[in-house]
Amino acid sequence: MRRFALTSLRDFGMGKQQMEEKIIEELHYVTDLFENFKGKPFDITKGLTYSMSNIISSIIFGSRFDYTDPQFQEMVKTSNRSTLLLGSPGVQLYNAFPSLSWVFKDREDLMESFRCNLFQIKRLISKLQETFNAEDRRGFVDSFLIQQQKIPSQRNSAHYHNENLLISVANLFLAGTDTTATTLRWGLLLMAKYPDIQDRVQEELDMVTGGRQTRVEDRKNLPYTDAVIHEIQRLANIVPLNALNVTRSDVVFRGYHIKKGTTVIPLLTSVLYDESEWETPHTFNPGHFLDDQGRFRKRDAFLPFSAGRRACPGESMARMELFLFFTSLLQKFRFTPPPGVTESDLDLAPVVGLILNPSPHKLCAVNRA
Ligand code: HEM
Repeated sequence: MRRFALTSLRDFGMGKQQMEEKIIEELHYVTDLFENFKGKPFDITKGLTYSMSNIISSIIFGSRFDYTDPQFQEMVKTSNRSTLLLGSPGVQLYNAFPSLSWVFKDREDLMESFRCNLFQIKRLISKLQETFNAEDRRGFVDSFLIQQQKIPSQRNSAHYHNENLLISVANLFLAGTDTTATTLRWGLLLMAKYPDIQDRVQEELDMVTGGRQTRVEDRKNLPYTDAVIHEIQRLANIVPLNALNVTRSDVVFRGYHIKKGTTVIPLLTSVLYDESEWETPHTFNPGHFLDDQGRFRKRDAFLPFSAGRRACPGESMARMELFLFFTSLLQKFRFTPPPGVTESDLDLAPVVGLILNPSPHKLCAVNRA
């Protein structure tokens, strides 16, 4: 899928506070969903994926979907499928040997899945175009249409043409769903595996917030929780291969001459697990992000969102989602392995793909009230 040029939250046409409200609104739905399992074991994937899809949907389209809406379920399913196929061996091999495209069925399936994604999204954009009112901006799509309307020639410009609208929405939906949902799955799995760490997070949360809804501004008063969230992202390393980038000019890097047009794969694993940067690179250790006074400390090698001009444009939104979801879910629930499964039975081996997922598992979300 083609890439496009978004650079910050502002490009989504939404302020930080508005975004925080959207995230908190969605939290209530997922909390109810978890509550319905009444502490019995269940797979948390669907709830987290639907909620993350809904946050990005309400930012793009201006409204959320009901979790039982078949059109929404289909869209999330197709988007998951595209992500899976993007990491499949066939597609990886195709990227290396494009002339052999006919050999790799995964690539054909991926193209079909993209077509399906684009069809579903085109239908939603058309509906928004029919009811478009420049005075009442509902989301990213409307912001884009307003730009097109302001300067009609923009419709054919490098950025504001209809195809870019379609591809941008598809990219945002794809990139904004599985990434955060998978990170949260890792986070809750790690909390169930390391109950002592979960205890410390819950103690800090109870002490600082007294059980009220957490807000982004609480982060500075929750250094241990903040360190745990960073360590979850570091160890989960969900995008190990990063995205492919291409040099736009000849580059000399550490004595190597890289020609213009060379495909570069800046492996994020190489920094997130760098033995010269991290005290225990392969172990879950929130201490990586704490100084000896227990204060949060930034680390230069923490680059799960990549770096440079093409770094993830959703970073600040993703960080907000992770913080608000992780803290709110841990305020409300204690996450444990299912009865009969011990903490050490919980497997941290990832399922290999473009995004590294935890192996299928179930957890119990026991209400702490
Ligand atoms: C934990 C969550 C996330 C992680 C770890 C993550 C990580 C990344 C990485 C590593 C890249 C490639 C950067 C590069 O090429 O150097 C990327 C690209 C991208 N991300 Fe994220 N991301 C996350 C969440 C999000 C969210 C929530 C959104 C949407 C709001 C988003 C939108 C995008 C887009 C659109 C791109 C492609 C940018 C381009 O074409 O240059 N991401 N992300």
